[in-house]
Amino acid sequence: MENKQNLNQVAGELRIDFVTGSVAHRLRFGGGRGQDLPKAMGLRAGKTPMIVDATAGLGRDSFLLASLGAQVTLIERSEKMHALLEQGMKRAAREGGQLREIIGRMTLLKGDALDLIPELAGEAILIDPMHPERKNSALVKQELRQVREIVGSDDDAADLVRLAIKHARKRVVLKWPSKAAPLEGVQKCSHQIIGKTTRYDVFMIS
Ligand SMILES: C[S@@+](CC[C@H](N)C(=O)[O-])C[C@H]1O[C@@H](n2cnc3c(N)ncnc32)[C@H](O)[C@@H]1O
Repeated sequence: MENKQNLNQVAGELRIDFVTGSVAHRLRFGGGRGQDLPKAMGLRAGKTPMIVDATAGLGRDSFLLASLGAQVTLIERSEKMHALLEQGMKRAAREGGQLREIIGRMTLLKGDALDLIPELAGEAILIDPMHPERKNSALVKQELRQVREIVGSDDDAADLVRLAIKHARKRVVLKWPSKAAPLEGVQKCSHQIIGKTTRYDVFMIS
């Protein structure tokens, strides 16, 4: 939950940066559509679905998908995260060139995906709620810890997956830790793409 004290302590440090660092590195040297996330979302040669990222957070997943040509609508309900993301996107767009083009494919909405998903009729919906807590010292994990300080835990994640399955046109993808049990209260997925630390539970809409 948004906690004023934590916001002041943490928000000053957390900065969303698409221009330098790991996101920019992945843009230059990443594995294209063969990576687990684009594969899970249904990007392949000649096919680029319209994507709704229901849990925008740091915008990394959306940025990757937009860098591969997808139009992405991002939804973020935390005021603070939304503001940080908006600033990060503006800074990246100001760089011009490829960064401006990628950001141009990203549309950021403020609100709860539980309210917005029914209106959006997304072709492929990505859901990456805050994961169960783990101890890990890597930089990315540190940023996610900062996000947790701001947003708390996403206890309504199962509601969001169920709602997305009702409204998606083609597929819903839940990003979840590889070894974690399936999200309780959600139907069995159609298939999984399992990486070292992260897996994608894919729910195909028939
Ligand atoms: C783990 S982070 C997502 C990280 C993101 N995939 C990335 O690549 O940076 C989860 C984010 O989703 C947001 N969120 C969770 N449930 C939401 C909902 N129902 N509507 C909008 N935002 C939501 C949280 O506020 C948090 O910022």
